[in-house]
Amino acid sequence: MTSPSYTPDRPLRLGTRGSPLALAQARMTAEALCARHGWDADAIATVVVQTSGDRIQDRALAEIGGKALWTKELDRALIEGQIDFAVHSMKDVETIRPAEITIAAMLPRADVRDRLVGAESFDALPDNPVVGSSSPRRAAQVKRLRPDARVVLFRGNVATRLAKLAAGEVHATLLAAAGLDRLGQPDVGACIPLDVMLPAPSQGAVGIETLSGNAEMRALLAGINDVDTFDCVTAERAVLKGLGGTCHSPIAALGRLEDGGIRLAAEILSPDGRERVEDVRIISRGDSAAAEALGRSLLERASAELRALFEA
Ligand SMILES: NCc1[nH]cc(CCC(=O)O)c1CC(=O)O
Repeated sequence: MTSPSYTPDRPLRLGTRGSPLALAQARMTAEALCARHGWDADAIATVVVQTSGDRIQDRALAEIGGKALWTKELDRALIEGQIDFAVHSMKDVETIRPAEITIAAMLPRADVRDRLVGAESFDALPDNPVVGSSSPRRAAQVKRLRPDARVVLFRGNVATRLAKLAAGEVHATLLAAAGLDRLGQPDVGACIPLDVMLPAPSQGAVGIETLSGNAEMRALLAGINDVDTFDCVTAERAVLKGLGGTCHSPIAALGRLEDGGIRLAAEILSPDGRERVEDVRIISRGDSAAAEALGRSLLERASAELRALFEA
């Protein structure tokens, strides 16, 4: 390791939610920064910030204000100078961010797939299965695969959801493989192939934000940025933007590197899963306009009812 270019004279304050998954991702981020810059572990201090999303557990996120509930308290802590950077699951970060805040880096992406927990496959579920999920995307995808399924609201952190499943509240639930892996539970559930279920935009990616005006912090974070993850996730987020930015409707998107560009797949569904509009295109890295256009093209081909969901 060469000598560090910059050694903080006080610990850098890393802001994070307090859930076990958030803390695991915060630890991964701190370790990556210390390894990259040759710092001791005490160069970074973890500041836990409780978010509205953590506090409100009995209602679907879409109903009470969406993804901002995971970020707004951390945004405020950044803007008020209580933390130097914030670590998020990119899946929980809104498409449009305040101008003062920049996504400065992403860690290498984990497994992007969802896992079905409680059954080996959708076919193996009993008749009229009850599936727990509060994600509009997963609910619509489940109903498309199993029109006899009933999807019930299921919130709480990963451990809470697994406990509800074990208690028999539902036949099955869906969880991101990335979250389970990072929590040390790689054997829970069966991975769903990507051609059966396309994941949420940004699934499996950890992002790090700082103030747009903090050039020093941006440079330190750039040192741990995984460019491949950053480009693919940025394309997926641009699809969301093309679909109207802050919507709470069933949307899936996945970008993967292919032939020097990004193979970008996306779909929108009606809540009952009966209608699905999908598209796949190869776009150039960094071509957000092409990714946004893919999102818009889905809407153009959707029925009036489905389009109305996105215009609301
Ligand atoms: N608030 C839900 C959320 N946000 C990020 C993850 C998992 C990690 C990821 O997808 O990156 C989860 C749980 C889940 O979907 O199972």
